Amino acid sequence: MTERVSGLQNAIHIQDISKAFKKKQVIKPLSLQIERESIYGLLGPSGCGKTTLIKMIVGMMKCDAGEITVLGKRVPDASLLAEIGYMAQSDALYTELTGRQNLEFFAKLYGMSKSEQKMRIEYAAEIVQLSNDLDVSVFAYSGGMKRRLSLAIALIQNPKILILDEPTVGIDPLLKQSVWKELERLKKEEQKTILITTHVMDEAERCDQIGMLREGQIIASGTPVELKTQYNAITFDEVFLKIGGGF
Ligand SMILES: Nc1ncnc2c1ncn2[C@@H]1O[C@H](COP(=O)(O)OP(=O)(O)OP(=O)(O)O)[C@@H](O)[C@H]1O
Repeated sequence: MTERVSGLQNAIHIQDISKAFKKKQVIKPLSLQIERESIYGLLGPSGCGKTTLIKMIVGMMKCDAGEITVLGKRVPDASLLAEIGYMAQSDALYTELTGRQNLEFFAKLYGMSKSEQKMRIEYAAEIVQLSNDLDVSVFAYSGGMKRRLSLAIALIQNPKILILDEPTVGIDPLLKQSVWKELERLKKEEQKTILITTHVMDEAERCDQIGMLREGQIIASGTPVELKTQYNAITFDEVFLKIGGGF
């Protein structure tokens, strides 16, 4: 009963999920709760299972055991597609189309009216500073511009939950700051819940909660301050080193 209630209160509720590829156990039985209106940072070394975990939350991959509830609905649920803005690690873009046409394609998928499309495209392009490049074909975009367009696509339908897999890789420090300001604004003013994976320590410090994943298990979790206190560390880099390095 308690689990069901907390499953409704949390934006994301993960109960004892596991996943293996052939004989390799990539996610060990893992439980995790992500509160509504918070930024949750998932950290861990390459290959520890971050993307696998995210794909199961988004409903793109089935877990072998356990259950995932998003906004009170058990995954997979088609109605969640519009509620989750997902930015994958590798860009899934139509390179022969312009940035604007890519955004229009996704806006149409979500059934937006013409005026709504225009408004959301303007907003999303401005956030990632692509407004002046929207009519250029994506094949002429740099790697960083493609990442920014992918982030704009994740924002396009005004989802309640943003799930962003290393969104700031290849983005310059100034734009990174403004992306983070917008994520914090979205949380505070628009009550969004954000799950983000990162390798960058100053980004980890900006999250409300952190989960450190290693070999498919959460080995430490808490607020950045709690983790620093627990590991008697002054900086977040130190927390990682004390947990055993390798991040
Ligand atoms: N479809 C798949 N088939 C087989 N093995 C897979 C598959 N997807 C992921 N893996 C394996 O599962 C493990 C975890 O991969 P995952 O992509 O989740 O890691 P990650 O933490 O996101 O890594 P990175 O930070 O490098 O992106 C890796 O050993 C990977 O090779």
